[in-house]
Amino acid sequence: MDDLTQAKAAARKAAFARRKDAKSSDKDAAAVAHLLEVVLPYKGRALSGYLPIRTEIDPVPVMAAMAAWGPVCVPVIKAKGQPLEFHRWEPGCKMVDGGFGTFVPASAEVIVPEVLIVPLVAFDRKGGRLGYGGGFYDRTLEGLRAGGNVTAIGYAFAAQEAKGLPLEQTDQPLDAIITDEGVLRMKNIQPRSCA
Ligand SMILES: Nc1nc2c(c(=O)[nH]1)N(C=O)[C@@H](CNc1ccc(C(=O)N[C@@H](CCC(=O)O)C(=O)O)cc1)CN2
Ligand SMILES: Nc1ncnc2c1ncn2[C@@H]1O[C@H](COP(=O)(O)OP(=O)(O)OP(=O)(O)O)[C@@H](O)[C@H]1O
Repeated sequence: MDDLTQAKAAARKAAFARRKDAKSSDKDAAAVAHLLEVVLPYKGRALSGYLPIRTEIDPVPVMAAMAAWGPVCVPVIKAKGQPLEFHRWEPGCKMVDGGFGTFVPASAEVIVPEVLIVPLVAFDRKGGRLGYGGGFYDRTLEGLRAGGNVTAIGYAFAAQEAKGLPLEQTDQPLDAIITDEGVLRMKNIQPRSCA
């Protein structure tokens, strides 16, 4: 293992432990209010969320609210080393095993998200992000960004912040990070239009 990979593994392990300690319904609820405030201006746009696994912070209440206005989707793993695909999700829709401990919608309607609520293990104040180490979101954001304007919103407990993450060329930065403590904006992510 090279030094960077080793440093990433150590940062991931430490943040995992902090995330586990932070996980609580009070913090989930506090963060939902901040997340809703940031995504509401994008109502009607294609939005991706995720169904929480392990001790991830839960964005489902926000996804359910946004589904009243526009398409909401969740990530689906196609294969190792490939970008994620996103399939339409609706509150209460039938889910099936998607591998890697995930559940995915039984009906596979592909959506290309413009705004993404991105799960993570660790973040830093500059928008750096570490996930589970598959490079899935990195490849996905790279592809989506090459195709146009997308907004990537990291969602995490404040305790998942790291002082400065070991990052590499392929790591895609976040445009904002929402936590139970508030909103960190890396760029102006106001909508082009709300019409
Ligand atoms: N809620 C949620 N859904 C998601 C993601 C996510 O981060 N959160 N993903 C974001 O990409 C994808 C799932 N990615 C995952 C990648 C690795 C592992 C995982 O458990 N890895 C093992 C090693 C597995 C192996 O290599 O065989 C591990 O970390 O111990 C889980 C999910 C799609 N859906
Ligand atoms: N766009 C890309 N093209 C090729 N390789 C990539 C790309 N993005 C990431 N990788 C590779 O994938 C591997 C895992 O990346 P990394 O450790 O950054 O994952 P992660 O950000 O923690 O995971 P994820 O994005 O799935 O949440 C690394 O070896 C990285 O170099």
